[in-house]
Amino acid sequence: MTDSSSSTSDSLESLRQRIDQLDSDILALISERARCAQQVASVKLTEDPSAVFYRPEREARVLRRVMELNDGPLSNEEMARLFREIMSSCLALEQPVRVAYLGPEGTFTEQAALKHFGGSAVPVPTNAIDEVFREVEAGATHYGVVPVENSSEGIVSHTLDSFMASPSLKINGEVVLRIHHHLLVSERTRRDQISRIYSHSQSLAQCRKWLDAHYPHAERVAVSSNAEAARLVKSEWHSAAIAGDMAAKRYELERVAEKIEDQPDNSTRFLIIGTHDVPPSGDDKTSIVAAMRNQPGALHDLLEPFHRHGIDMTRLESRPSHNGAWSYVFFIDFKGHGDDERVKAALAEASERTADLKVLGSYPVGVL
Ligand SMILES: O=C(O)C(=O)C[C@]1(C(=O)O)C=C[C@@H](O)C=C1
Repeated sequence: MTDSSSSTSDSLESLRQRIDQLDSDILALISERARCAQQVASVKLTEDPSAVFYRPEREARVLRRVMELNDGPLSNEEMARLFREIMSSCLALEQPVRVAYLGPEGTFTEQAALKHFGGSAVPVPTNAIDEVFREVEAGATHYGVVPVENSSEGIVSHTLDSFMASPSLKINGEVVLRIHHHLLVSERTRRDQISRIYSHSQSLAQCRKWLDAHYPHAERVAVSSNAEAARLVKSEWHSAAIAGDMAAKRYELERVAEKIEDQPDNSTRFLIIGTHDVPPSGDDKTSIVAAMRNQPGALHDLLEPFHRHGIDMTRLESRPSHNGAWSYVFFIDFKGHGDDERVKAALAEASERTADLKVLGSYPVGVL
């Protein structure tokens, strides 16, 4: 052994000892933090026997603070992801949180639920968006996660319609997921004879150009979810599926082509729904739904107070109202919390100008 290799291995050994020591310190600190969270739980219960354990505004503040304090070398996102998991474990000690999502297992919605709540939450798959709403309303799960808009395909109308049918539910948060689609096959698939491609209709639309270029003659079959598409491919030798990483892993499929979405920055926004209001976190959004009579200038009248109070609108969607022809409901998102004076004033004025105005919730702007 030469001198240089012996000094390299010595320093590797000593660096590993240092890592062992640091791991012991981190372990002790995480345990101390977890005991602190247990004490938080007893304080919450003393104050209110039906206390809410999950506090989205506090979690957003913790993650934003970690990102502000971080000096690297790990990126802010990486550091926040680690703390996301620590908090998820701490919350599970207080109460294991059950989260309904648009299933089956392996959907992007499951990925969004895990991104938002961390790996210690208990995900509960459902068959449809309105079932997510029903599970939360019935108290079968604490929270729910539903897709609301995609950057290339627009709104998910089922979600907006479900809000109108579930007046007691509140938006508690949002999470944005970068969506990468892959063309997936099973070990039985004859790759040169793919004649059918399954996916959710939105995913087929998001990969339209790629499909036109690479599989112009394959039949495109829309199914209820990407995960369902992945499941079907397992038993057919001439089919492929378009789905994401979770589905590929869940159904042990191979990627024939990766990241085939037409828009490279393709992302989907999901909403967290719950039964409580969320206090301000310092950087919040509010979503409202307003029912309008179909008369000239009605939309202008509704929006004018927001403009006058300097409120920054981030989204406006209209849907036909289900009660009465020629009436519309508008879904509006804006920056700010319902407790802010400016927001209160704008909402009071706007509600005088509409047939009905409901605040769907104020919640922290997505951190991760
Ligand atoms: O601060 C609280 O209320 C806690 O319960 C602690 C804690 C955390 O681990 O930091 C855990 C869960 C909550 O959702 C928010 C934060």
